[in-house]
Amino acid sequence: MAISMGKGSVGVLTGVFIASLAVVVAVLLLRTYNLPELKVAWKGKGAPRIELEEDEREQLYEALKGALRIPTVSFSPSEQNTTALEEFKEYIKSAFPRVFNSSLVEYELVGGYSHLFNVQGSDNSLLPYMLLAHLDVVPATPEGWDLPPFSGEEKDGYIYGRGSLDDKSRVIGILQALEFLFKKGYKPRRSFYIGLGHDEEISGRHGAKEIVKTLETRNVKLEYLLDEGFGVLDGVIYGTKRPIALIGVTEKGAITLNLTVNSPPGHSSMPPRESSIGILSAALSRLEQNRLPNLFGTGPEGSTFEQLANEFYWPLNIMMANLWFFNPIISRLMALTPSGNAIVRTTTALTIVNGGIKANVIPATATATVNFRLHPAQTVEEVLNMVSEIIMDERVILSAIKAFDPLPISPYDEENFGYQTLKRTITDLFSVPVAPAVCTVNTDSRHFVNLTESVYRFSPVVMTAEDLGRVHGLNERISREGFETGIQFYWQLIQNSDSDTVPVHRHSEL
Ligand SMILES: CCCCCCCC/C=C\CCCCCCCC(=O)N[C@@H](CC(N)=O)C(=O)O
Ligand SMILES: [Zn+2]
Ligand SMILES: [Zn+2]
Repeated sequence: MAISMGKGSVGVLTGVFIASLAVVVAVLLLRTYNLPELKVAWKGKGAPRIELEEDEREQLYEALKGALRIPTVSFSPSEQNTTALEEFKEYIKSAFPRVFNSSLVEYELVGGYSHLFNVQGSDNSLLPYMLLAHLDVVPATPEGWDLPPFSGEEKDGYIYGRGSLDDKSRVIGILQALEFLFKKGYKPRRSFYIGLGHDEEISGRHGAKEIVKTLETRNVKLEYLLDEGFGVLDGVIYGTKRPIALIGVTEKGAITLNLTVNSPPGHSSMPPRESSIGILSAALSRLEQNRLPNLFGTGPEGSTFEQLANEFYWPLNIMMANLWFFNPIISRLMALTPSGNAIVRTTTALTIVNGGIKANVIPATATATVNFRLHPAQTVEEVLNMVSEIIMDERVILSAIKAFDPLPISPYDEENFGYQTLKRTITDLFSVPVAPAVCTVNTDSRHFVNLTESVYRFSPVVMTAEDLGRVHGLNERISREGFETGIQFYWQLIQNSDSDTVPVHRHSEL
């Protein structure tokens, strides 16, 4: 049946179309101009800045350098440098005498090499909080480094060494801030714990997990917990006007999946039509080619970009403020880079492959390991089902050797003491916008979810994209200034946490 329309109907339809377009544009603009103001001023004074003497300044750099010289390497889940872990124990005792000798501090060793400090506050009605860091590092050989990775040497204002970013600078930074606070006569009002794990790089099973068990037997509940995270990102998020602090309010889940294919072994002169290596390779290729779905906006990552909308250049600012409309474009754009892709979906990384022993032998077995990092909107069960459907080959035996769901989303509303205290301390020190974010890597903090719903991940340092590449990479280093600012952060955070009220901010020009 043909549909005919008179001139009048076309005019009406055009009018309706133009009016709808005008409404959409008006809504987009209105939402853009109503964006939350990120320049915040806080009611009441925050903790004053630390004033350091020149010798104290030198002392803090030396404390870090000494720690970097101890190779506390976690090589594999079953191999750690225990001699170095022993040495580290003695090292921190001698570097921070006030912390270890204070009558306000109860210290204990957990799991052999992890450290737990309970700093007694004067007001027992306030729930304690906890600062977490780890002293183990990933391996490093001197090849490709400008300065040897375990020398703690300095060049052009940067202290080099494995652990200078991840995570010895925070271990030393937290202890140094407390050492200085005790030196100035500080007595906390709110009690707090410091936990220093010794096996974070290999899952935290004997370190962080044992610390949790110890605290659970004492029925400890925490007001909030702070662990490592991405920090203040400078030029890392495409299209932003200035550095931005991201507080990790959740972290992705993970699955480590082993794939095994068995087939009859034999002489390579008479190969079967399909070998174990061929079947496995095809399965791996299907996994890499068929990425898991783009879920941008179904987890807290939507809040990150909506809260930061004002910080993007035009036209990204309008797009970020109106994800309800622009989600399809933004999600596709984000998936173009590895770091953006890690935010929008469960990622699939082929990490280990093994098969074959000799050039003229058809192997009986081929194996591979695939590491998935789960988007907050997915579960282990869902991902494993999707993976089976993608592989679609019963000859490939799947076995998950490690699997956990994405971590719960910690509160980041205006009433939350931990989030707002962190936000206040960050804005006072770095004067940058702060937003909640998904942490795409895993940390020891994931073991603490039964002790508090308020688990945050943030490292107090400005990081460029190049700096991020140094974490677990070559020439890991921290600037003198960056390290001192980090200590300043813990100095202020510890004092700000003494408050019994949630920091209140008003939206205004600073
Ligand atoms: C005085 C303080 C100075 C502060 C300097 C801190 C600089 C830190 C900057 C960035 C750190 C980036 C955080 C990286 C976390 C990496 C966590 C990680 O690799 N986790 C592993 C192991 C695991 N726990 O599962 C992973 O595979 O995800
Ligand atoms: Zn780390
Ligand atoms: Zn690490």
